[in-house]
Amino acid sequence: MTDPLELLQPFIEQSRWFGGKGRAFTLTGVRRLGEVPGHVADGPRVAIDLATLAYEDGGEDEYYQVPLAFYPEPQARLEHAYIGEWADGDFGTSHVYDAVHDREAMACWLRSFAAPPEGLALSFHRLPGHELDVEAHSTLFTGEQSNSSVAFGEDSLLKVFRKITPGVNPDIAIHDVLTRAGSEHVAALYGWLQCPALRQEGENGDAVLQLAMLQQFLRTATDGWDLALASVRNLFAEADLHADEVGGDFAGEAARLGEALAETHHTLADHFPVEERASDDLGALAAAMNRRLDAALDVVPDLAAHADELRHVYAALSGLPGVRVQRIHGDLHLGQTLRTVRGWKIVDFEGEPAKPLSERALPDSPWRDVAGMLRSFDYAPRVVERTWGEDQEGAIEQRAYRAAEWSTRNRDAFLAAYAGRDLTPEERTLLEAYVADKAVYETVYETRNRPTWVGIPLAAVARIGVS
Ligand SMILES: Nc1ncnc2c1ncn2[C@@H]1O[C@H](COP(=O)(O)OP(=O)(O)O)[C@@H](O)[C@H]1O
Ligand SMILES: O=P(O)(O)O[C@H]1O[C@H](CO)[C@@H](O[C@H]2O[C@H](CO)[C@@H](O)[C@H](O)[C@H]2O)[C@H](O)[C@H]1O
Repeated sequence: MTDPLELLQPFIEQSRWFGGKGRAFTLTGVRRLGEVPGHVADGPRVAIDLATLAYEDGGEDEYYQVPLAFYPEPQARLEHAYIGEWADGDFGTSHVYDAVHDREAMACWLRSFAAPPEGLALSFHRLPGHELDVEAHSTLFTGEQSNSSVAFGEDSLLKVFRKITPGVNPDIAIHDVLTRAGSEHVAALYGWLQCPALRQEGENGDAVLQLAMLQQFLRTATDGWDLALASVRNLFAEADLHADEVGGDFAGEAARLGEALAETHHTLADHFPVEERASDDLGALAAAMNRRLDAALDVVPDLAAHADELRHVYAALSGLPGVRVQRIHGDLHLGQTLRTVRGWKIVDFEGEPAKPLSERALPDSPWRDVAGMLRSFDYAPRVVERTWGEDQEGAIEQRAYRAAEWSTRNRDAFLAAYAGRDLTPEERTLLEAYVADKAVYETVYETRNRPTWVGIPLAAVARIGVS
């Protein structure tokens, strides 16, 4: 029998959703947030614990959610999700499993959403308009995710947030507003789970922990990133044809994606505050971009060769008359888009994972999202290019040429459809700065997460100011 702290430390460390990889930490506490009701005979007791992580590098403590399934006997079918055996104050000595892998445990969650119990610490909230299929079996999504997503048949999808920050979760807040507004470009929100945040005496701050979001399962969805890669491969396979001549041309989809983003921005502007920022604020924006570059230079020394050019692009912001800011997506790229038979949907409104929650909800320029998409249209062909395999020198040059052609064609189609007109010189200056800022962010992201890909954003940084 082991202490939960000792059991959960390696479990968290090894989980793919753990965002602090590479940083040494100690688990300093595990707090029971509540029991998920709906226990049935022979089924597990299901509870949600919150683990507190203290980092040795002195960074702020972080909280991670661990939904657990407690069984009196070992469960062979759940061996892959076994955490350990512990003496639990509420459930007695139990064999404990990661609940998101367990159909029996997730059925308790679903039943709780279908008929939200009252008076418990865990409160299940629902939006009207959709009756849940409580018979649907759960399946855990695999893949590189920072949260855990569980599909209930083809009816609903539960996103269990892993890293928990006290306060309103932007993904829930934005889905709530866009769903109630009837937006066609998000999966409808069905509900969410929250509980009160325990506050120390004298401590201020938001008094809620938002733990999970239940939404429409997009049955017919294909990932926008996968579609883009397929289109590039199509082009590369047809060495003699141009991007507009091959069957898998993506420009029509890129344009529809531009329209979907424009409509989403309009709906967000209608329902969240919009502010006009004066010229002075653009100086502050340039300063923030310069600070991000300073920090990036410590992580990616190769950026130094391009620092002057980048600072020049940011300095141009100070000459602009002002900027309109509003609620935006904040971390938009092709991997956050899904093509369904009913058009494009945008997912994951959590914002940039590296930013504190309080910053992510601040109004920002919609051009930041546009810049994110433009960067993604650059990434897709470069990723295919680097994985296409060994070949003759001439063919490699040909592919580099085609990669640039694909990228330009789709960026232009997306931008034209987004704006519906030519951009003003001021808008171009703003967009160029956001694109540069995003590419700098990506050099850090790739260095930390996929070092062999860092050449993609570095090459983009090197092109800045050249064209
Ligand atoms: N409503 C949905 N229906 C079907 N699949 C979805 C839905 N929302 C997201 N997905 C899929 O789940 C993946 C992860 O979702 P996302 O919200 O980006 O999670 P994370 O924050 O963990 O990265 C997406 O790339 C997408 O393929
Ligand atoms: O999806 P997340 O919110 O976790 O975003 C992070 O990871 C993304 C990679 O999955 C990263 O996106 C970068 O790589 C994409 C290709 O994999 C590319 O399409 C994007 O343009 C590029 O920025 C994102 O930056 C990061 O925040």
